[in-house]
Amino acid sequence: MESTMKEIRGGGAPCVLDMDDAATVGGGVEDTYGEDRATEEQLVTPWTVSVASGYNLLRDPRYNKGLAFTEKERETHYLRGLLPPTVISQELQERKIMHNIRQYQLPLQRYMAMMDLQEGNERLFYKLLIDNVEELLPIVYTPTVGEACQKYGSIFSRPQGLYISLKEKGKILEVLKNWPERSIQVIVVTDGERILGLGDLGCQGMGIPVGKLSLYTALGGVRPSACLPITLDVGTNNEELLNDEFYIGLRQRRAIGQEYADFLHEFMAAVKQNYGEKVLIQFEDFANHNAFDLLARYGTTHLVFNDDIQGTASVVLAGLVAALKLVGGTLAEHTYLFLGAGEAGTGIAELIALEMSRQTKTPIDECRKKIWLVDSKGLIVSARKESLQHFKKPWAHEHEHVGNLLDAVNAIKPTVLIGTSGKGQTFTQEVVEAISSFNEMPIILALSNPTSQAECTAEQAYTWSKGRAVFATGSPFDPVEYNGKIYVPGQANNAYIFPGFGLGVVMSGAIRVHDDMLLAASEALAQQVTQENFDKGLIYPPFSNIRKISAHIAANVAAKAYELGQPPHLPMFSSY
Ligand SMILES: O=C([O-])CC(=O)C(=O)O
Ligand SMILES: [Mg+2]
Repeated sequence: MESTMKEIRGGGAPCVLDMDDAATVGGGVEDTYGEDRATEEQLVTPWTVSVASGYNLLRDPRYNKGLAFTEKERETHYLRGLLPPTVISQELQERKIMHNIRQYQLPLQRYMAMMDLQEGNERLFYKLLIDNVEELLPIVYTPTVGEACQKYGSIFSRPQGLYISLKEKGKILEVLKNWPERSIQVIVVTDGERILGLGDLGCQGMGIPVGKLSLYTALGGVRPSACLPITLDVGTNNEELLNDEFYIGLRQRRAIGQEYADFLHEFMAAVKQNYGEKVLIQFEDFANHNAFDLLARYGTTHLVFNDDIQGTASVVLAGLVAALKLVGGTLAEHTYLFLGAGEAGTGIAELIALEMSRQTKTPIDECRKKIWLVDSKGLIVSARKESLQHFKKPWAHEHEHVGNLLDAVNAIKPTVLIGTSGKGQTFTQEVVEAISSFNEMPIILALSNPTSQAECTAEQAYTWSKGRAVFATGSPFDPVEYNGKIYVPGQANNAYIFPGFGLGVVMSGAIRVHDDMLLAASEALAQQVTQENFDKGLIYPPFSNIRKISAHIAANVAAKAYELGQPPHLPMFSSY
């Protein structure tokens, strides 16, 4: 059967390109991505005949290969004369682009060059990103993507992703149908209200879904055509943007309350109607006051995943489990103090408590008591319970009032200190010295993004702890030399988790995300930390290995999904 399909594709669909590796549709009848809809009755996928050729082909980022089009392809696809005569390999193209990118001094210029490439030659963009992941991740992703969002209006040239604004209310399904791809597997959606630790960037938050989905492909192997970045523009309360002549979004204050809920509801219903229930919807960078409610409301009806709550939790739990190999003790034997009680803080705290509860067979309420959170009003204690937002209430333990982080560190004596407040420079010298005074090896995680919002720098953490901290950050930091020794901080970023997690979810056909799947992802990541990594003080494996790591995570997540009886069907292995 497969050979028949190949012959038909080769002979009957004149404009399907002769791409190397697995670029052409490879699945045969009803392939995984649904792009090849040929059936045994109708042997040719109806729309393959409309793939561009000639001039339009060069302007189609999905199929354009630039100077790498072979002589044969130039002949077949009416490209003669449209390209200079030289034919170069993709390897040479890669070397040239990397050379050019390295000439740029500013990270934002590098970001713009990468976005141009993505919009001009998608295959080359991903090849470059895969082959140079450690160098390019900080460009297309955190931290540079944060600056790009702040300046999105000024640097905007070609639109990426789908913008759905309040103007489209009542017509969201029609807007989804304007997107050229039909077989979507993963949507990353933001409303731009809490972009990294940078706050409300309104419609300019689009950089985040675009960046996250680039990683779904480069790190996780989900094909680009199956990824859909979406920004919901419900207005912005950012005065600077509202007055910025280059701002690209609606010039009105944010919709709230029922208007917001109705708009989100229409969006969620339209997604399910258009793409079915196996499309993964990843919520990204929503404000706390909406993020928890959206996850609770749609967690039972849709395949939803909040990266800031659940992805961050999974990556941090993996880092902690790995850190225990360096520091000793079990999860339950440690005491945790968080600065920041929002999505990341409470999400991580809850997953640690869940894992602790599984390990010790103790009720989760008991396990929560090992975990303390500080917010802008001080330590979260039971006397504050009435006035707390609902997601903070489980963390209100018996304790007298403590007004600030330093006092909380001295009162609680944590072994693990985790920063998730989105505010930079809050792990002061006094704080780091205090936790280092009663721990031989304090675990310190400065998770807020981007770099400017990190609770402390790597250099500060190692210097103030006299080289004793087991340290990781959300944004990348260079290795630090302290007292003649090199310390390499790990990057506790959800990029380790979501591409593999999402891949596992969609390939298993799961229709709901379950906490056990997050634990499975976390466990798979922790297993990937090698002795060599530990010897360098690292609690995460290097990103250079990320595709293998993501595949491992995906397999563990899919296995868990099957174990939970989640996917409606077990995988089918076709006989051809
Ligand atoms: O995007 C990142 O680097 C991590 C993340 O989700 C956030 O900080 O909101
Ligand atoms: Mg995020």
